[in-house]
Amino acid sequence: MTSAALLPADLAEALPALARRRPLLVASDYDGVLAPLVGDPSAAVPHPGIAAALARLAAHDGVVVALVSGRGVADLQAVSGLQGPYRWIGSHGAEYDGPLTGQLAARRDALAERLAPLVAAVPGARLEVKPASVAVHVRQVADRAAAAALLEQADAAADPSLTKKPGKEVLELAVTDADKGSALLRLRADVGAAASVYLGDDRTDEDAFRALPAGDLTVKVGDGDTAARYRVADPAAVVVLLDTLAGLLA
Ligand SMILES: O=P(O)(O)OC[C@H]1O[C@H](O[C@H]2O[C@H](CO)[C@@H](O)[C@H](O)[C@H]2O)[C@H](O)[C@@H](O)[C@@H]1O
Repeated sequence: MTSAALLPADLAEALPALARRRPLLVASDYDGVLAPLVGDPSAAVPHPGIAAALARLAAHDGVVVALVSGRGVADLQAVSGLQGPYRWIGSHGAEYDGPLTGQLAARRDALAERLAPLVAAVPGARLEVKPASVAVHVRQVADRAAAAALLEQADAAADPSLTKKPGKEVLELAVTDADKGSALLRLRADVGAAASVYLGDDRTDEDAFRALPAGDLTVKVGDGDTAARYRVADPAAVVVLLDTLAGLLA
């Protein structure tokens, strides 16, 4: 069986035409797509084969590889260990041209101070302070009712100036209104892409799926409602997809 045969038939059929387009933008979310979801956000490493597949893609003329994450760029680079000639877009698009200026930090820190006692009261909950947001994680909260209640409390603590970004076992409150849809459109224009691919697994990725033009290849990883055109099961299938595309570029 060829690796392409491991992909859903509709997706395998769409790849050859996409592979002929240049410039081609290949963009992906990180957690849940390139790396399996795990309890500790600092332990989310790429699935085997991801680093090599991204490097293969980026080695082709006219192909731009981008990592588009809710994480801050520095965190994404450190946790993933990925290295290459990639575009790095972090904080759901707020970090586009480099690190954010310090002016957002005061609002973010005040928010973190408000949320800290709520999180500390729930065993297993985690507060993640990021460049443009604060995330309340409940993946490791054993008491599921307490997890749901904490997310509701965090939601209620958000004033209207904050942007709520619910995700998998997490609620983020952001001090910017950046979203992955706007970031992908900006990136697509910067690259002058004739076509693009975007892979994502979570609610914040739906902004990108909805924003990209119909001819682009949008791929939801995992279960759940989606605006993406195609679907694969998990990060292992993402390796097959990226490798298949790299093979078609050659
Ligand atoms: O946009 P992404 O690259 O998918 O980042 C989204 C969030 O990912 C991280 O949280 C998620 O992954 C963790 C590690 O697997 C998991 O423990 C957590 O439950 C998930 O929500 C990261 O910690 C967040 O900062 C990102 O926004």
